[in-house]
Amino acid sequence: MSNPILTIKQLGCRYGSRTVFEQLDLQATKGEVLALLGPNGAGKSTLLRCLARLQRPQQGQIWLDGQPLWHIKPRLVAQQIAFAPQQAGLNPELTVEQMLLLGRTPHRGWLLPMTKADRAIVEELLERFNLAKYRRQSLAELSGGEQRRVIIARALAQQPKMLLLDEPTAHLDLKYQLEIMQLVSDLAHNDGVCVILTLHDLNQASLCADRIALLAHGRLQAVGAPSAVLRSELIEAAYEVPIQMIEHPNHNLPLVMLQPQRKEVAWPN
Ligand SMILES: Nc1ncnc2c1ncn2[C@@H]1O[C@H](COP(=O)(O)OP(=O)(O)OP(=O)(O)O)[C@@H](O)[C@H]1O
Repeated sequence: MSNPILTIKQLGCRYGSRTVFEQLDLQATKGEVLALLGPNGAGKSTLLRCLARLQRPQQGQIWLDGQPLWHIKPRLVAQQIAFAPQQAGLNPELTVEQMLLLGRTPHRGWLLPMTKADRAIVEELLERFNLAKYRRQSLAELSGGEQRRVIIARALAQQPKMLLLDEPTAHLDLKYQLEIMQLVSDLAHNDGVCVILTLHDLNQASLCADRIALLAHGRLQAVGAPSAVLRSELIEAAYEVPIQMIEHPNHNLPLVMLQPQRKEVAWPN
C-alpha cells in the first residue's frame, strides 16, 4: 500500500484479563473508505477508540502519517483525527450550534474567539445535516437520529485527515442512511479523507466501502475489497449464522441475505 496515513502493527487490546483482540495488522490510506465489520463484542469500537487515542493498547503500535500516534501532541492529533462515537455525552448546557463550534476547538485553541471561517464551516454543516432549525436546542431535546447527525457534523467541523465513525447509520432512517453513505464516499473520494467506520449492516458496507476489515474471535479474519471479504465461508464463521450471498442488481457487489425460518401463513384477504 503506497503512503498509508495509518499503519497498525501487532495491536493487542484487553480489559483486565479479557483479551478483545491481538496481533492486529492493518493499514489505511488517504481517500479510502474502510469499513470495520464483526459481531457484537468483537472489538470494533475498542479499535476505533485506540485510533482516536482515547484508549492505550497494551500491545503493538499505531503510526499516523509515519509518526507513532502516542508521540504526537494531543492538539495535533485532534487537528488530524476526528472521532464520532456511538453516543455523545449529553451536556444539557450546550446547544446544537455550540456542539458544532466545539468541533473547531483543535484549530483555534480554547481562549481564542471564533473566526468568520469557523462560523462559516459550522453554518454549512448545520445546513448540510438539516440541523439549522435545531441550532438553539440541546442534544437531550433531539431524537436519536438527530443526535447522530449532530455527532457526525461535530466530527466534520474538525476537518480531519482521518475520520472515525462508530456506527454512523444507526438510528437513521433510509434517507439519512443513504446520505451518510454518500457523504462518506464524497469525503474520501473528493476530499481525500481517510474514513474508517464500523457498521452492522454488511450490505451498507458492501455499497459504501472500498475495503472491509472483518474482526471476529479476537483476530482480524480478512481485509480486502467487499467481494473478497463478503464471502459466505468468512461471514458464517465470523457471525456464526448461515447466510446466502447474492449480487446487487445494479452494481457488481455482493449482498448478504439472512435465511430465517419462516412459516408462510395464508391470511384471509
Ligand atoms: N470499558 C470496558 N471495560 C471492560 N470491558 C469492556 C469495556 N468496553 C468494552 N468492553 C468489552 O470489550 C469487548 C469489545 O467491545 P467493543 O465495544 O469494542 O465491541 P464492538 O465490536 O464495538 O461491539 P458492538 O458491535 O456490540 O458495538 C466486549 O466484550 C465488551 O464487553
